[in-house]
Amino acid sequence: MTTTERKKIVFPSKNELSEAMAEYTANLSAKFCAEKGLFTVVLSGCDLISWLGKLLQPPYLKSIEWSKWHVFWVDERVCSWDDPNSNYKLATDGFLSKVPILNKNIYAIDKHYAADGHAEHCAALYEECLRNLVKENIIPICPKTGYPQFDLQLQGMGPDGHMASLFPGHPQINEKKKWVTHITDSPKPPPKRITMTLPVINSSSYNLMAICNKEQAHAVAEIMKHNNMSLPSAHLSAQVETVWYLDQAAASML
Ligand SMILES: O=C1O[C@H](COP(=O)(O)O)[C@@H](O)[C@H](O)[C@H]1O
Repeated sequence: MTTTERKKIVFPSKNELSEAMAEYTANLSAKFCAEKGLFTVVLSGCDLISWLGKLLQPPYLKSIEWSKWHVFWVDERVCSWDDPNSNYKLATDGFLSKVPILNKNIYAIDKHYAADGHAEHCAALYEECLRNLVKENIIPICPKTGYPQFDLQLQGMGPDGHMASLFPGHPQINEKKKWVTHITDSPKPPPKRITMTLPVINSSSYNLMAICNKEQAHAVAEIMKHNNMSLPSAHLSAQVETVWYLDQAAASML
C-alpha cells in the first residue's frame, strides 16, 4: 500500500507542533522497537532539529529505547563535519549528543570525502552503507517498491517547495536507479549536497513533513490547494502514512 493521501494537521504554534512531532516519533519508536527490536529514523536538517528538542524532555528522554535507534540523514551538505552548514553537526549538537544513541548506529556522510568536497563519492558511499545495512537486516527492502524501507522520515520544506536536497527544476527528483544521488549546483547554499532519491523517501513506512513559517505558506498552498507537482514536496508519500504538520503561519494561505 502506498498512501498518496496527505493527512494535514494545523497547530496553533511551533510549540504544539513540536510536542505532537515528539509524541508521533516516540509512538512509532515504541511500535517498531516492540515489533522488530529496532527503529530506523531519517532526519533532515535546518529547523527540524530544534523542534525535536521535545524528545530531550520528560517523558521521552527516559521512555524511548534510544539504544535501538538507527539514525540516517535524508540529505547532507558536502562539507566538513564541523562546518556550521553540516546537517550532521546540527543534529549532533542539538539532539544526538544529548541522548544515548549508540555511535555505531549513527550513519553520517563519509567524513573525509565530505571535507574534501567529493559529492559524487559521498553519495555512492552513503548508498553503499545503506546496501550493507540491507544485507545485515537493519533496513528491509520494501516488497512493493524494491527500495529500502525506513520506519520514519522527518522532512522539512523550503520556501521554494524543495524537500531533502530535491529542488524544483533540478533533475535529481527524477532519479529512479540510485538510492542516493548528489547535486553540485543547489540553489540553496551550500551548492554540493547528497540526497536520498524520491523512491527511497516514498518507500518509508511513515513520512512526517513539518513546516512552521510564513515563508513556506505559498508553497504549502500550491501543494495542498493546487496540487502543483512542479514542487518536489508535492511528491511526498509513504507506505503507511504521510502526515503534514503545519503551524498557523505555514497554513495561512490555505
Ligand atoms: O537545505 C535544506 O532544507 C530543507 C528544508 O529546511 P527548512 O528548515 O526550510 O524546513 C531541509 O529539510 C533539508 O534537510 C536541508 O538540507
